[in-house]
Amino acid sequence: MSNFGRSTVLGYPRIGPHRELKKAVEGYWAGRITEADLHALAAELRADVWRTLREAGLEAIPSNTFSYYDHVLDTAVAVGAVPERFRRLGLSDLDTYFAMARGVDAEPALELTKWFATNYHYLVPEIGPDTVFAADPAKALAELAEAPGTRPVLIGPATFLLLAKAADGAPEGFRPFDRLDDLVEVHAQILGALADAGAEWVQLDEPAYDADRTPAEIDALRAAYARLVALEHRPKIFVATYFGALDDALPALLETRVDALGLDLVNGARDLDRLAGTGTVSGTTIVAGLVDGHNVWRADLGAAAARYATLSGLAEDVAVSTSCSLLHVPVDLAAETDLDPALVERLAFARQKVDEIVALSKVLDDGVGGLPASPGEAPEAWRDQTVRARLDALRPEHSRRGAYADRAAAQQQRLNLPPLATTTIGSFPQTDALRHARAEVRAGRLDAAGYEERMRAEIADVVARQERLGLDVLVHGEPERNDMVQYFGEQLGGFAATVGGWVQSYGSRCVRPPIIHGDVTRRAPMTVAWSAYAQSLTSKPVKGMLTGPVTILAWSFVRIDQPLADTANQVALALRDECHDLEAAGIRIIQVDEPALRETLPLRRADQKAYLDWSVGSFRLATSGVADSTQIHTHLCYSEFGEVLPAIDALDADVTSIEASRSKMEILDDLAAAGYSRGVGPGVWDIHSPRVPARDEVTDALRRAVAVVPAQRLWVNPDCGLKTRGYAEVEASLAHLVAAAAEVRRDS
Ligand SMILES: Nc1nc2c(c(=O)[nH]1)N[C@@H](CNc1ccc(C(=O)N[C@@H](CCC(=O)N[C@@H](CCC(=O)N[C@@H](CCC(=O)O)C(=O)O)C(=O)O)C(=O)O)cc1)CN2
Ligand code: MET
Ligand SMILES: [Zn+2]
Repeated sequence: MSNFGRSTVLGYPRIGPHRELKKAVEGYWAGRITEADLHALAAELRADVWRTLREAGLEAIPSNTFSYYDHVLDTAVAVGAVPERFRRLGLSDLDTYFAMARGVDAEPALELTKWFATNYHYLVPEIGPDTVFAADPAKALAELAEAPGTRPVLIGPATFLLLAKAADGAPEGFRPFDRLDDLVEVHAQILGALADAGAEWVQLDEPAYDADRTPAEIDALRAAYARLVALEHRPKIFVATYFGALDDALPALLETRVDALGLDLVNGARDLDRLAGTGTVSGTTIVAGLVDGHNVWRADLGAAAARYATLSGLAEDVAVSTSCSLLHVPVDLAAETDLDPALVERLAFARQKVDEIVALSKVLDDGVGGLPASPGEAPEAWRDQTVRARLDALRPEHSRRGAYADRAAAQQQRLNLPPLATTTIGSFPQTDALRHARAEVRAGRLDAAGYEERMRAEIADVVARQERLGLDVLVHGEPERNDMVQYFGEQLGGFAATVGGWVQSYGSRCVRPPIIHGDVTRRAPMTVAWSAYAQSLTSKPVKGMLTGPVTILAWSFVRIDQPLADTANQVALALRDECHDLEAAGIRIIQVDEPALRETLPLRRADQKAYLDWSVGSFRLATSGVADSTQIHTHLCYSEFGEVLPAIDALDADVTSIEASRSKMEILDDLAAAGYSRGVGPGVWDIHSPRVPARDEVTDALRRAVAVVPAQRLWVNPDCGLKTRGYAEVEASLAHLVAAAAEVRRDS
């Protein structure tokens, strides 16, 4: 028997029960608190997590899962992968760290990107042939000293490099992964330092192997761990994998005889069949990820126990864990005092999932007798026969619009827009005053009428600014939205909103994903009054603004008692009705945002077609009920779209606005190659940075764009919404954008 312990979690939320970390970190950035204050608060939050896990009875407890910003960045620091451009700023360690995360005037931040198919974002390490790796395990050692007996967690060398990008100036064809042998030596040194400090175990995360990998990448993984296992002076090594099945990487990792191997048996249960074919595993503890770390539903402990029993017949030594870090779920259900008790009964947040793990870990000894029964199907009260009947009655024509040429003609006649029409993506700055107004409503100090008046004043101001700037297609600015998904979740039937269910999205930014527990219904129009009011103030077209079904699902916790496709289509029907009402209220253009279309693309190619079929289908169902003369826009951002270009075309939107400024308009060639030949608005202003683009920069970008897309189909817009920007930047940047469009329009 190994001494791994029978129960563990791969990680735990670090933001604190009331987002204490967000407030402290933002306070430090604003100069309101000192570095010492920040460290003290962080130490308290960590101590609280370790105490919670210990008192819950968890036998193996991780450390170094805390982070001031991002755990991938923490591993980058631990292996010395701090790019020279940040070192030479000469800042303190903490400020160098935050400079990499957020950028400083002189130096843009590391790139932020999606953490696998989740709504968490990590900072992309920049690795070149000359990157000097050097062990810097101070953070892991400090946490180990605070919590002796815990298991420090780092990103493993192979996944770290697969997540990295080639540093600027690296030779053509260089891949960070080429540096694996060098990085493994640094991980070896870190392991040595942890062993010196008394660590018995270390956890190295290799989730990249739950996605498609080449045989060469699998061979390299095998060699890397064979090398680490062969070290004389090291803690025991636990390789954690998550978000799917290991498939061919499973036997490779077992061959290395790592001391423990974590499998995601929620999303990758087929690895059990693989194991069955390899003969009884001995010498490696199999850590079974049996409790889903990426949703909020109570586990079916009976089914999990059965799987655990199967596993115990295949391996000599087993333990129970979460399928992935609990980073992706809210902290504690106990904080939710307003939820329907019938729903609460079916939920488990991070704290509750720890109890599930502990209970499961005992079934091999004690049997399943004491386990609570499975939550079962959603109760009758959460079903809606009307929406079910509508779904059953769907026909292909519900997801098909008229021919694009006819639509384009009808829209041009009605809208009479110039070539290179200018617009924005929807949100205008989400100011403290707006958020404060919502907090006042929650506190009962502002009534609904007062709030509405406040939002209308904001809309009027936003419309007036756009008129002054000379934009062609206006927006209402989305002042009333706390978040583009939560806002809809709060209004739709079948959704529940939490009061404290915050989850880290990146750095100090958090989201409160709604919970879709029942059939989805639209109780009343959701956006029509705001859009109609904005349209009443101007003769220019105002875009209606909706979040699409795929993104609503991606950024919610979704019921698991029916196929995702059915839930997506229920959301789509609600949005279809909203489109209808917007049209009836005189809205001529409706934008349906799908920034998460690429995010939830399955990691394995074999699973992607089914996903794209239902996701594209739900978007089309939402948007196909309108007249030919109503123009449908969609908006995509936050991703590399290479793998989903045919799906973007299949959305059949009249106009697609897409993040492009950082990739220098290359997306236009890619879209054209995929057959896309409708309207397109490549972003010409990177709104992720406070930098105001010069007018000439925008002109250059537009000239590149008109070389690929005819002016009549080309739109001029920023990369994304402006909610995180300030008004000074917004006014200046939009003025440049409008002037640049006018200039290129004159010459083309
Ligand atoms: N769901 C979602 N996922 C997404 C994105 C997104 O926009 N939404 N964008 C991408 C990047 N991710 C992001 C995630 C969060 C934020 C963000 O800004 N979050 C805000 C919270 C937004 C929010 O819910 N705001 C609420 C209230 C928030 C709040 O903290 N209120 C204060 C009170 C404020 C006051 O009294 O003045 C409090 O409760 O303490 C509102 O506007 O009403 C934050 O962390 O600060 C941005 C981008 C990808 N994933
Ligand atoms: C993350 S995509 C955002 C789209 C939304 N309409 C906005 O402008 O904020
Ligand atoms: Zn966007």
